[in-house]
Amino acid sequence: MTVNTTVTVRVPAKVNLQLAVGPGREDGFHDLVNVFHAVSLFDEVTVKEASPRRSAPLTTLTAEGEMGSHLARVPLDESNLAAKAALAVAEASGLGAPVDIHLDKRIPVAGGMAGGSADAAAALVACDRLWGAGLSRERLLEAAADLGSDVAFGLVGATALGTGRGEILEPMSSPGRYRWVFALSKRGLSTADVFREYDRLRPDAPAPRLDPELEKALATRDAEALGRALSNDLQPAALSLLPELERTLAAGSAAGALGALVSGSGPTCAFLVGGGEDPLVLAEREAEVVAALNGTGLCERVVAADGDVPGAMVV
Ligand SMILES: C[C@@](CO)(OP(=O)(O)O)[C@H](O)COP(=O)(O)OP(=O)(O)OC[C@H]1O[C@@H](n2ccc(N)nc2=O)[C@H](O)[C@@H]1O
Ligand SMILES: Nc1ncnc2c1ncn2[C@@H]1O[C@H](COP(=O)(O)OP(=O)(O)O)[C@@H](O)[C@H]1O
Repeated sequence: MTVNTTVTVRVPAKVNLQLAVGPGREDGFHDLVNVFHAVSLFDEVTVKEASPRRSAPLTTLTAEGEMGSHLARVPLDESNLAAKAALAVAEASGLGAPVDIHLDKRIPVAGGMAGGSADAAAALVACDRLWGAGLSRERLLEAAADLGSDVAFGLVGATALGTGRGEILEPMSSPGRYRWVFALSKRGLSTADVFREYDRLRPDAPAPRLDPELEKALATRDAEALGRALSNDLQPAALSLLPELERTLAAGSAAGALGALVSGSGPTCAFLVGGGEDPLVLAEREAEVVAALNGTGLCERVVAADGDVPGAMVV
């Protein structure tokens, strides 16, 4: 039998097609109706057996990526979500030996695309495989939910409805394939700060509900209807903390995007370019949106991606 000494897992970013946010709960979280959609912007997490001479700590971390200053915001100690995930697998399985974890990051950090959560999902899968733990899908999903509201989605990918604080998932019918452009901000936003600002702006928030127009647009692969149905209750809070995002959204919309919104708690802005059209029409629209966003001078980077794609996968 071959024993793996290194496992690499590829895991996608997410955009929220609808993010409806209820009032604050006693535990500090908010009930959500969170329509997750996985897109082809990937982090890769490699977990490697440490030298046999090392008996502790359980994890050491390194990170690389194209995002310059963004990488400085990734903690390389036990507070990293990937390190916490490794510990969770060790505790759940009673197995686990020291590992070196390497993060190859393409997902923007603190960008509202669940990069840290994605790394945690990837590390759960990688450590389970490396240590031969054989944890069930249910046990991995449970460990994911303990690590953060968005982590379970990193395991399942595709398009899914998240309720509770976002961790209770059910798949949604979404047979279409969509093209997206993402404007990565030079700044980051803290998820907790954005929820706090939401509470200030919306003290009377109603219970969240799934938008039937969004469900219908997805089920019928109607990209124009999907563009109209995109919505994010956290957007006013993100714009309040970072008003320049308004100009980014306006630039992409004016250039022909079918829909534009802040992704999750932001500050990444997402633009639906289309789906199912003539590839030339799509490419032309994408080029116009990308050029307009680059022209604002507000973006760290502008990237295109497809959705949906599967969740964490061993490569
Ligand atoms: C807003 C969303 C939308 O998908 O994504 P991001 O923008 O962070 O990517 C998520 O709900 C973020 O999930 P995640 O980033 O895992 O957050 P967590 O670690 O669980 O929580 C961080 C903090 O966000 C707030 N929080 C998070 C989730 C939730 N349902 N209600 C909340 O109020 C709480 O203040 C919590 O302390
Ligand atoms: N593996 C990780 N990658 C990125 N950030 C991480 C990671 N682990 C912990 N963090 C912390 O989580 C914060 C939120 O990061 P991230 O998940 O990228 O953003 P968001 O919650 O907006 O989607 C970062 O500022 C960082 O301090």
